[in-house]
Amino acid sequence: MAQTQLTYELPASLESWRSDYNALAAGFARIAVAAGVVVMRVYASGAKMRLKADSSPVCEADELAEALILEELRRFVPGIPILAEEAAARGDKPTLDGRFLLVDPVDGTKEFLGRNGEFTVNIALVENGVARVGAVYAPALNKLWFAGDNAFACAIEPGGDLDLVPAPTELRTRAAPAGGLVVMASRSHADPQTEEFLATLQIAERRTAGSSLKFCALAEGQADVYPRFGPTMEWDTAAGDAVLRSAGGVVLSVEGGDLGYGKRAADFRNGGFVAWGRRSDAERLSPHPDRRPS
Ligand SMILES: Nc1ncnc2c1ncn2[C@@H]1O[C@H](COP(=O)(O)O)[C@@H](OP(=O)(O)O)[C@H]1O
Ligand SMILES: [Mg+2]
Repeated sequence: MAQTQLTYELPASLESWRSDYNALAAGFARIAVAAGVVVMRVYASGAKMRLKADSSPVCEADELAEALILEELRRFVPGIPILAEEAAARGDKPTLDGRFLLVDPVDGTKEFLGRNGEFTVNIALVENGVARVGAVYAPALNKLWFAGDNAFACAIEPGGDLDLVPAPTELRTRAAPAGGLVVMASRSHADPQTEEFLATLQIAERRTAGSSLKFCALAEGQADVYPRFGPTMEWDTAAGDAVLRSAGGVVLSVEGGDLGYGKRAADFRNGGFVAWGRRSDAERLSPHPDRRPS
């Protein structure tokens, strides 16, 4: 349950960026930061794990944090259908229309259980298949990213008040440096297709990170490309996708089009994708000319 009444206004320091999407992003950010308290309480007490039907790990933190997030989202944006990871695991997948919410209460459960801090709370709004608004919060790292029309990041502790953050930084991706790309890759899930893809690029450095933090590194202009050919679910990527796109990046399916959200026939599984800091770099550097963005 929420400890304090949350407000959903833009922080005063972002007043000049007032837009409906930025205000939604600030609301999602506040909910994610509140959920961070629950997640960190379980983290501190030593999480108990069990395996879900698909053999992926889940612990008490996922379920408690999701309950808080769903309650707050229903208050904040009533009537918008919500597809959330743990509810979906129980078979609760509501009818979705053009506008819906995606929630992953703890993305990077392996990192959570491995106690390396690289896990995130993720909340996103999808409109017509596009991740339009998102908040990603890493409670063990005290770091928040949120985006609507613009993308922002700030340091904030679990349960912290967004209004007390002096001024969140506005994010902008960088153009790929001439000396080679910085690549983000999953810490826990490697696959041969990713290696094949990377072999076609001039790489200066390769970094690994758990969860949606990889999208955030691109959004901050600290890295250039994040290829992912192994499986992910829509709730793993939507918030990070929104942050990256609002900062100037793109997430492209392996065919070169949008990743697309609301893929019920695929049980909300994503196909392979490549996230880039800049569309112009995707166009210039994508190894398959027939799969370059149209
Ligand atoms: N075999 C598989 N099937 C479906 N999703 C998988 C998977 N292996 C990894 N993932 C997804 O990858 C996410 C972790 O990403 P990363 O490797 O970048 O940290 C997991 O999120 P959860 O930790 O929320 O379950 C999970 O959804
Ligand atoms: Mg996840």
